[in-house]
Amino acid sequence: MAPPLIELAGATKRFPSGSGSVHTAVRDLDLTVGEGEFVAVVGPTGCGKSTTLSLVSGLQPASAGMVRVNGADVRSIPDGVGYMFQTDAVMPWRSVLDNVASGPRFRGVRKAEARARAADWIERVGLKGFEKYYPHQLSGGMRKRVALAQTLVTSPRILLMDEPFSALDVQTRALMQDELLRLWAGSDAAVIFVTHDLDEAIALADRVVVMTASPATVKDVFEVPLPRPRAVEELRLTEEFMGLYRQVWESLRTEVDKARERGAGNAA
Ligand SMILES: Nc1ncnc2c1ncn2[C@@H]1O[C@H](COP(=O)(O)OP(=O)(O)OP(=O)(O)O)[C@@H](O)[C@H]1O
Repeated sequence: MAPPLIELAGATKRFPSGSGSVHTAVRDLDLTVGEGEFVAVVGPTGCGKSTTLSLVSGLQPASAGMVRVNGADVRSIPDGVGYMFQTDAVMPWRSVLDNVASGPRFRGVRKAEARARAADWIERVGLKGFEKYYPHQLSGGMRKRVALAQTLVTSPRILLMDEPFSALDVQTRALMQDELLRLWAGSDAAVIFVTHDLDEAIALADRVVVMTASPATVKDVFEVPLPRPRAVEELRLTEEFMGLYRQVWESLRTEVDKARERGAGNAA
C-alpha cells in the first residue's frame, strides 16, 4: 500500500527564545493526510499552526519526531508541494500571465509551454481576458484567483494553505472557497488548510483538526460527513452543519480561553 502523502508522528518543534531558553511551538503532534484528503486545522492564535505547516514544507526542520512526505523524511523542501499564504506571492511587476507562468519556468519548463499552461489555469480560475493585466489593476479577489492559479499550475500533490482567504470580504471569500473546492475536486491533492474560521474549516474539509493552546498538539479530530460537491453558502444553513459547528466550537473554545488567559497573564 502506498504510504500516506503527509505523516507527522510525535513531531516537535522548539525555537530558541530570549535569554537562552527554548520555546516549544509544536509538541508530539500526530497527523496523517492521504491522497485526495482535505484536512482543516483550527486552533487559538499563536498556538503553532503555521509552524506545523512549515515542518511539512521543509521550511523548518523538526526538533524531534517524524515528518514524512510521500514516505520520505522531510530534509529540505519536498517536490510537489504548493503553498498559499494569507499575503499572496503575486509579483507586482509581472503580468497575470507571467505571474502564473513563473512556477513552471522556475522548474525548467520552456517559455511557450509555461505560458500555455498558465493560460489554461488563468481560464480555469475565471480570469480569461485578464492575462495582460498587472496585479494593481485587479481586485483583491482577482489577485487571490491569480495566486490560486500560481499554486495549482504546477499540479502539486500536496497543498499547504495558511489562511489564504482571510483578507477577503465575506462574499468574495465564499466564492473563493467554492472555487477552491471545484478545482481541488479534479485533483488527488492532499490539503492542509489552516484557518481561524470554523465555518470555513467545516465547509471545506473532510476532517477538522483542533489544536491545543501553545504548544500545538492535536486535541480532537472531527470527521465532516457532509456530501460533496458542496456549495459553501447553502451548506452553512443546514442542521447538520450547525450541529458540527457546535461540537467543534465546544472543543476549540476551551483552548481559545486558555490562550486568552495566558495572554492576559503575560500582559499584566
Ligand atoms: N522562526 C521562529 N523563531 C522563533 N519563534 C517562532 C518562529 N516561528 C514561530 N515561532 C513561535 O512559535 C509559536 C507558534 O507560532 P505560529 O505562527 O506557528 O502560530 P499560529 O498558530 O500559526 O499563529 P496565528 O494563529 O496567529 O497565525 C509562536 O509563539 C511564535 O512566536
